[in-house]
Amino acid sequence: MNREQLQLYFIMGSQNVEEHDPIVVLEEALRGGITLFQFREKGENALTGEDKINFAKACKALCKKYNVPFIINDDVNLAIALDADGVHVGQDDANAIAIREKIGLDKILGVSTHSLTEVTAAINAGADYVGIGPVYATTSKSDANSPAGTILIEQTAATYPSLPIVGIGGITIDNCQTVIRAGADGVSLISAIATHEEPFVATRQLLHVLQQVAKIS
Ligand SMILES: Cc1ncc(COP(=O)(O)OP(=O)(O)O)c(N)n1
Ligand SMILES: Cc1ncsc1CCOP(=O)(O)O
Ligand SMILES: [Mg+2]
Repeated sequence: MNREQLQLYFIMGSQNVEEHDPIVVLEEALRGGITLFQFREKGENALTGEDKINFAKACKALCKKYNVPFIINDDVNLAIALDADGVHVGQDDANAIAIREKIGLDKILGVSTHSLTEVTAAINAGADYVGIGPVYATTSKSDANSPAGTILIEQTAATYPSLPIVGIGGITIDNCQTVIRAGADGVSLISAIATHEEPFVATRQLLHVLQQVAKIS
C-alpha cells in the first residue's frame, strides 16, 4: 500500500454516530478528504445480519465514488464477499497469517499491535500497515487497553522505517500532530469525525493540521 493513504484514516460503524445518518457522515468525511475508510460495525447498537451487509455495501459504494479504499474490520468473510480493498484485524481476531492466505496478496492487511514483538509478527504475517494504540484514552472501544502514549510508535518507526504505521485512540485535532511527529504516517480515528456536529468541517480541519506537520518534518 501507499503510506500516504494512512494520513487520515476514518473508522465508523452506525453505532458511532449520534444525531446524523451514518451514510451522510461518511459522505461528508469522504468529501472532506479522508484517505482511507474502515467499516467497523461492532458493539452495542451495531447492525447485524442483512442490515449490516446492506450498510456495508452502501459504505463501499460511497468509498468507490470518492476513490478511497474500503477496509473491513474483523469480518474477513464479509470482506471477501464484498470484494473489499482490505481487512483490519487485531490480536484477538483470526490469525493474520491465515487471513493473508485467505485474502491474497492484492488486498490490504492491517494488524493492531501493542508491542514490538507483535509488530514483528505482523510484518512476518504480511501486514501492509500496523495500527498502534490506544495512544490516548478512548470511549469508542469498550475493551480498549489503557492509553499507551506514543512510545511504541517511536520504537516501531526507528526499528522498521519502511513499515507504514497509523496511530489510534483518542486522537483529535489537538493531539494529531504529536502522533505524526512520533513517527506515524497517519492517524486513525472515530469520534473526532463521527460525533462532530459538522463531519465535513472536522475532516477539513484535521487534514489541514496534518498537512502542516507533514510540511514541517
Ligand atoms: C487502524 C486500526 N488500528 C487498531 C484497531 C483495533 O483493532 P482491534 O484491536 O482488533 O479492535 P476492534 O477494532 O476490532 O475492536 C482498528 N480497528 N483499526
Ligand atoms: C478501534 C480502536 N482501537 C483502539 S482505540 C479504538 C477506538 C478509536 O476511536 P476514537 O478515535 O473515538 O478514540
Ligand atoms: Mg478486531
